Amino acid sequence: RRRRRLPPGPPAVPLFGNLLWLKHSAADVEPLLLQMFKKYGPVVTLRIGSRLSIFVADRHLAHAALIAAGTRLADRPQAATNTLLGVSDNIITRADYGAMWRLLRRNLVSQTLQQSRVDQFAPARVWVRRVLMEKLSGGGDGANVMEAFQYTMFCLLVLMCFGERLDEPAVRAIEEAERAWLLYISRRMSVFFFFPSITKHLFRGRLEFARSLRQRQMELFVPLIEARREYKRMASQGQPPAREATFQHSYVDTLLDVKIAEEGDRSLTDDEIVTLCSEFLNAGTDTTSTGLQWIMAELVKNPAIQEKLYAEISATCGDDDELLERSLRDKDNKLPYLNAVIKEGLRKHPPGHFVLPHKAAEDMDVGGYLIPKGATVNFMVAEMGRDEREWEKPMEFIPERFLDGGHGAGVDMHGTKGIKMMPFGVGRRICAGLNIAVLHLEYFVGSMVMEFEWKEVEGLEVEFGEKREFTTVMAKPLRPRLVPRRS
Ligand code: HEM
Repeated sequence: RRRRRLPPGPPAVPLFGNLLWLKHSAADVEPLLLQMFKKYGPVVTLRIGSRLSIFVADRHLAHAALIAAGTRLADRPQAATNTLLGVSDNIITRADYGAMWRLLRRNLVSQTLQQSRVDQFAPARVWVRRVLMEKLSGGGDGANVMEAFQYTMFCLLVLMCFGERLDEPAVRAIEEAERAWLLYISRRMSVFFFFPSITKHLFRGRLEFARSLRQRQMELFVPLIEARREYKRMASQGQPPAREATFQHSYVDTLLDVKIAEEGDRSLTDDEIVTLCSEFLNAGTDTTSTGLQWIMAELVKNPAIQEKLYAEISATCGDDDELLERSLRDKDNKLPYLNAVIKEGLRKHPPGHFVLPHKAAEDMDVGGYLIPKGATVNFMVAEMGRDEREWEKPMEFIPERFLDGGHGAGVDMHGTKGIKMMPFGVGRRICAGLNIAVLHLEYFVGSMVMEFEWKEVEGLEVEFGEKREFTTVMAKPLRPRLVPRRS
């Protein structure tokens, strides 16, 4: 029998992996990979320390791996840092494909993100819209609008998470704690990928600092979780506190009800709830605000598209922004051009150029190559949406391609029958927030176009260069001039 080969890649040294890491950081990985696909073909292997990372650029192979072979690639690699810090891995993004993942994912999707809950959160969106418009109005010509997008998307998720409309200092405190934690974990903790039993002694200071950041998260989140416990207790006695800032429903409420059957029907600990809240806040903030930034930049650069969009919105909703919110929740697609603008934005500028890493649960075959059990596998999301063999003029912004008769009409972002674009991933681990993310993008893009005409400022022209942060953002942030449309 012929021995199956690993996908090709640059030469590696045992224990250290590819020496290219001496010259490059993991943040530069995308341009390096693009060169390698040209040289080696659509599946390549990189070694980072002793870890084997395989990258797939081809849409058909991605479909075979993520949909056809589904469950074999539905695990996640373990993060050494969580074990070292004693932080639970019981979150949706990290859990392996098994009972715990199913329980937590089902809880999020069917208790917080399903249609009747999305309807209940309508007042939250309307409130956040007002905050966003105030921030944009106060910004002046050439202000960096990304800051307003990030803050307001975070506000919305805090409200959905804790069921409480917090004031700006309180939201900012949570935002800072989350960002500090994420930045530290992603930038300073990768040393622990290499021989953790040794590095945990050598870099003890880093572990201590990370623990202090975690402690800060606990101090901020636990009182909010406690307040929801009390709210639920009073509601069960028929006396929910009638405060305007307190919402009837929150993600935390559902987490307080979770019971883990495999572990004697125990409830989640506060530690686990804090980690799940942190996941909820982070999963939807930078992704959505990055999507908003790219789409608004395209509308600034393409005034004719912006006007066509404005015409559709005003014909359907007049200048009634609550009607806009309701129209988007309507099952009939009442604003097809707005929907096409959002899809085109996600195709050309997916906020994440990769999915989260997947792990092979057993040896498997991708494109005739061996993916060994335990290897990490990732996919080139941006490359797929920009593939010239699939998309005409892929680097142009043409929402019409998604309208009836266009070559992208009826594209299924779930990729079930075939992948044309996958900004949310596809298969078992597809983004759990896909529907609400699209609703948020449509609502806030629609509202911003309804409220202002977005124009370029001389000297601050839109440029489409990219920079990798948690998501792939504009290297030169969008700084437009906003002309109010209403008197
Ligand atoms: C434009 C906005 C968003 C984009 C582009 C996006 C994209 C993604 C991507 C690419 C993945 C990884 C898929 C994979 O590993 O194969 C993912 C996972 C996930 N996303 Fe999103 N996301 C967005 C918004 C949200 C929101 C608003 C939420 C929830 C409030 C959310 C919750 C999640 C969760 C829980 C996962 C993990 C799924 C799992 O491992 O089973 N996302 N998302």
